[in-house]
Amino acid sequence: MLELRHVSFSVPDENGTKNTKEILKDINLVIDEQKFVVITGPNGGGKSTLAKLIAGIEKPTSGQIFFNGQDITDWDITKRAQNGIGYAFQQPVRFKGITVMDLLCLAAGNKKLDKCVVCQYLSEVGLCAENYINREVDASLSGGELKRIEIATIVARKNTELALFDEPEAGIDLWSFHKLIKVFERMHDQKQSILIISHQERILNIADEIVLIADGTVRKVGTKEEVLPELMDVVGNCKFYKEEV
Ligand SMILES: Nc1ncnc2c1ncn2[C@@H]1O[C@H](COP(=O)(O)OP(=O)(O)OP(=O)(O)O)[C@@H](O)[C@H]1O
Repeated sequence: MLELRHVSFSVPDENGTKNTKEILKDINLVIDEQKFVVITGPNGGGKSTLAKLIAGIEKPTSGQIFFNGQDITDWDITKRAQNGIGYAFQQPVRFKGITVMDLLCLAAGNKKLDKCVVCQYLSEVGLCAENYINREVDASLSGGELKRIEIATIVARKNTELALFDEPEAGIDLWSFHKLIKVFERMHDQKQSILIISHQERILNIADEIVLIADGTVRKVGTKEEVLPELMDVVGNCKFYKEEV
């Protein structure tokens, strides 16, 4: 189980003053074991920042994060990954000189994986293994290809108890998106907790629980039926959206 207690996150103000900008404000959230939770909300509301705090990329300015009862607030991303928290970036990182095969072997705990196992991981995310297995994870890959390879690394990581995905649908074609939904459903069936940041209705449809984040706060936690009207309200009242209409 993951628990955030009074978590806030601020950054120095861009204007070079001594003021700070509060991005997340007093977040209290519990993600139960084996739950499929989707975080949604308007752009700039703080979703990715929250995912980075959970993954250990950023550290809260105040508050605590607990995972299976242990205070992990001071753990870095590596220690959290070793202890079962897997994270897929909104914009995945490229690794020049490392092939897709190498990356999946690393993800599986630096084990030598059988070629057909790697092929299976790749086909699960909609990639033809033959074309990708020996490719370098470098700038020659498109954004969507890279995203799918990164999701395959989470599938390959066998000790993942909580898998975090930041907008997995971004840049992915419809057919691959359909496959991705299947990957998430299978992970859920295998009793992993899944936390996905998404705006996609098909992902919202399969969530056990939806968390609405807006303006750095948790606005609502509940089922799709409970949360969607509130989301429409938040978006409708957002001055940026209004200006565009
Ligand atoms: N390091 C930082 N320095 C300054 N501002 C930041 C920093 N990180 C995030 N922000 C700001 O905090 C707010 C929340 O950003 P975040 O990326 O968490 O939003 P989001 O809900 O994931 O948005 P989107 O749906 O567009 O991906 C934004 O206004 C962003 O510009």
